[in-house]
Amino acid sequence: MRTRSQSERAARPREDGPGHAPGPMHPETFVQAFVDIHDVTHVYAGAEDGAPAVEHMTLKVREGEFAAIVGPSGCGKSTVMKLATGLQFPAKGTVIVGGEEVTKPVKLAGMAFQNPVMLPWRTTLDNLLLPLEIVEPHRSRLRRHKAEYVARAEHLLAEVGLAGQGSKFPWQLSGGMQQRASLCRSLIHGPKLLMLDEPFGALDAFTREELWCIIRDLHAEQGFTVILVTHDLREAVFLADRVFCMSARPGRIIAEREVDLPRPRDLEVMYTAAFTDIVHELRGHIADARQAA
Ligand SMILES: Nc1ncnc2c1ncn2[C@@H]1O[C@H](COP(=O)(O)OP(=O)(O)OP(=O)(O)O)[C@@H](O)[C@H]1O
Repeated sequence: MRTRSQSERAARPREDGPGHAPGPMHPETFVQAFVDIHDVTHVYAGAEDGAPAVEHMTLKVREGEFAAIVGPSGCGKSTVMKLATGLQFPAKGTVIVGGEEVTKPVKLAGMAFQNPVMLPWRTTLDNLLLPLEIVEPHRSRLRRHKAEYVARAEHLLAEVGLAGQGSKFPWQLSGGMQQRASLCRSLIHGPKLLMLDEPFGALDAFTREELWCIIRDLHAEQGFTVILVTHDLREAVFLADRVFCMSARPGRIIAEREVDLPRPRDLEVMYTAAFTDIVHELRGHIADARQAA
């Protein structure tokens, strides 16, 4: 069961204020954004041509929402992730997460990437505990409350189908298992925001679908906000409440699509006309963006 239904969210009072302008497509239902990227332009210090990676980028994601970002290659999708987690800061515009302007790495976020990057000399369980050695207040509590954290790690491993695998080293796990473990690691500190940058991209089709169901269930159960960057339109439509399409570089949002397919969604939904219609519509936006480049 979802912790907060869409209707409950829509019923919450609007809190429009500076940095909380209503979304462009659904102003009548938009409530306070949890991730609020407002008119952002970002230029990488190392950019040879000095051109921005994103320009006039505005993106608002509600608390508890599952948002997906799609767009042509190099349009700035990963840059949006870096801006929302405080790994990069905009030249212009504002980034607000959980009501606070982002001026340093965002502690309430967890991240998972295409490459799980597990430390080979640590067991899977010790890889899961790694963020706790860095992020306060866990860092100070870890030594005295280790058993509590280990129990949480083992619970997460069981939830993704890796019960009893914590003592194995990452190189003893398959790619799909490593990606499951990486998901657990991104959730170990109980983040309110989960940022997923193509985490399923390197997996075979069946393993990818298994992972979709795992993240679907974790989101439904724990109610965190998700931003997923993906090239896979079916993945975006299967998982997301809303899909945002970006233009070619410099990236900005050119379209957003509410995915009004009922939840919980079964993999079978991908064979329905309603699902295909949405994928088709999004494909049109990406094709237009590529042509305009
Ligand atoms: N550290 C950096 N220094 C300079 N330019 C960068 C840096 N990181 C990214 N860029 C450039 O910024 C633009 C956007 O990159 P970004 O990785 O955000 O795009 P993306 O949409 O995630 O790409 P892809 O779909 O290929 O993964 C690209 O043109 C890229 O070359």
